[in-house]
Amino acid sequence: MLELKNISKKFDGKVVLDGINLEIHNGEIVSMLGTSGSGKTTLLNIILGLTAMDSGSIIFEGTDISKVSMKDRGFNIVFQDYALFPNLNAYKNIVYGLKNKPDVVSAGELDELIDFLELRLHLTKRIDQLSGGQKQRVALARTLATKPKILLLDEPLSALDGVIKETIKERIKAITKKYKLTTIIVTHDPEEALTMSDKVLIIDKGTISQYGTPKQVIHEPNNNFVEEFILRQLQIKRDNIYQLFKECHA
Ligand SMILES: Nc1ncnc2c1ncn2[C@@H]1O[C@H](COP(=O)(O)OP(=O)(O)OP(=O)(O)O)[C@@H](O)[C@H]1O
Repeated sequence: MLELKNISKKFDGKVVLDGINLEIHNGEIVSMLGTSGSGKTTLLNIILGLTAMDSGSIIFEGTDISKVSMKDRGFNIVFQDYALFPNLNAYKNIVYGLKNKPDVVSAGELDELIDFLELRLHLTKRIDQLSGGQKQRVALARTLATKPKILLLDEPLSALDGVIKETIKERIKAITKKYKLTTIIVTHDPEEALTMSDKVLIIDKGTISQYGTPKQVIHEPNNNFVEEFILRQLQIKRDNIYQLFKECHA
């Protein structure tokens, strides 16, 4: 289990996170959802060990890892822009993180990962020869190959469009469930958060507005913010689609 205890962070004197308390159980997919600037990425980077918190602690499997370096925490992230190396082909990108620890994954496991993400036909391609969805899968394979204890995803679907988005969404869900991998996703899209996750953490101005299952968020919104920001957006989306269908069939 990952426990965040009373985490606070200021940037230039401005409070960005204010006393965050949270428990994430092993194998859960948790989405962090909030408006732009609410502190989602800062919290993700604090968990990763990339950003230092001002106060609070992080406990993983009962051990305080607050002062453990990013490398030794053993978590890993897929960045929003994928951060692939343009001078290496897809395969070399995937195995890049294994340079210093080649024994972490067996050849068989790596093969399975490549097939599961349907990358076999693209392994020798340069990064600029890949589509957005293929780049995303290469980035995911590169991170998963290091067998992270926790998988962190920063806006994993924001650069993808419609159909590809749905495919990648299902793939992420399937792979994290297959490997029973605790996964934390940052997103600003309520639909994405509610359809991908076991639990949704709604952050508003650096504090937790609600933490619950998608069902709880939809049926028992904690406050006006959840109702207005999250549910209203979904309603507008649904109404627009209904309206479009009505017009098409008129
Ligand atoms: N390194 C930094 N130095 C100064 N201020 C920062 C730094 N990183 C983040 N901030 C500020 O902290 C606040 C929260 O930023 P953060 O990136 O965590 O928000 P977010 O919820 O992820 O937003 P978005 O959805 O737009 O990415 C913002 O006001 C941002 O300007």
